[in-house]
Amino acid sequence: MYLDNLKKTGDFLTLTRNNEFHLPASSFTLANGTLVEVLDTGVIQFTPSGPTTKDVVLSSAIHGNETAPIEICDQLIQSIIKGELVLKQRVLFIYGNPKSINIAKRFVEENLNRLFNGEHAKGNIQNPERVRAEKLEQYVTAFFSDVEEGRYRCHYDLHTAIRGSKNEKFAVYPYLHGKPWKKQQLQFLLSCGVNTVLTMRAAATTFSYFSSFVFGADAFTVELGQVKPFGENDMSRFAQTKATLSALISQERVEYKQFNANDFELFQVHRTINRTQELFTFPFPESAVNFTGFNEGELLATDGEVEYFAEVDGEAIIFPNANVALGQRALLTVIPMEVNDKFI
Ligand SMILES: O=C(O)CCC(=O)N[C@@H](CCC(=O)O)C(=O)O
Ligand SMILES: [Zn+2]
Repeated sequence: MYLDNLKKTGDFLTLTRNNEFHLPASSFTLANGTLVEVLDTGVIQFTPSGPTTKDVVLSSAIHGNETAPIEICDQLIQSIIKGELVLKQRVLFIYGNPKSINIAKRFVEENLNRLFNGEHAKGNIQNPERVRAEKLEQYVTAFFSDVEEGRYRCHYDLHTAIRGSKNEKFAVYPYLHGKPWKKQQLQFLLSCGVNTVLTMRAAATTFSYFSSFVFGADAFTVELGQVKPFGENDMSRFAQTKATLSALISQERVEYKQFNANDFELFQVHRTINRTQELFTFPFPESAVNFTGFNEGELLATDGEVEYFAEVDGEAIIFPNANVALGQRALLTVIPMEVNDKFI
């Protein structure tokens, strides 16, 4: 049975990588009273013995080649199992796509982060990512629902970006359907070393949107830097993030710095450009980084016969990817945004 080794090493990542699609559920209790429940491969839940007020989901490897967040979560999980980090809050850790970690690719057959909010069930398509998206929705649903109503919920879905970025770390605030954005969440992100936030203007099929929309969780996609293979991440660049996540789960209450709008660079999505044709190109090189701004009238992308030009000065590119599946987002553009009365 795998538990003996897990109890000794805390190495849930290797266990996950050795079981790409399934791991029988099992559980044990740490000397400090925390209940450890392995729910599946890549899915491990921790419940402290004492009272808790927060239900925290920390996911990584929704894209398998985004290794820095995987290493952060690996370190946190090992510290918890070894009894070095004592929890005060319920936590669910998720390694999203174990097989894609092993093949060091963004996904195996289909982008997992386009399959949430029920998208996995649409069409007559079967593949490992669709199966996994459905299961991950079920684990998150159970995690948030198996406790009394009214508790605090959050979900940080940790990623790294394919391209370099002018603003190395940034977060995507899913569309809130008119609900206010939270300054306290910006303070949390700032404490993680993330001072740049993009606000989305439409529903999505991402994991963070699912938790935000369905469970009212404070949920974000958090981009922590650029994709690198295991062993090539400078973990000192993630020290603030790791320390802030540790505090979130190991303290009853965390105080963040007082809100100051000048600490942040906020952007709102200006538009989403989807790839609809085989021939889809960008006029800029692979080396063009996220947040590169364009002047009004400059070419941003060509989709078959259709050319997209910048509509306003400073329209900046995010996540340009000409290789996405047809119908999917190939580019987001953003423009600066001020803190206003929609922030509470
Ligand atoms: O760098 C890229 O092109 C993609 C990095 C990444 O995986 N980003 C997420 C953002 C999800 C969101 O919009 O909240 C994704 O594309 O899935
Ligand atoms: Zn990603």
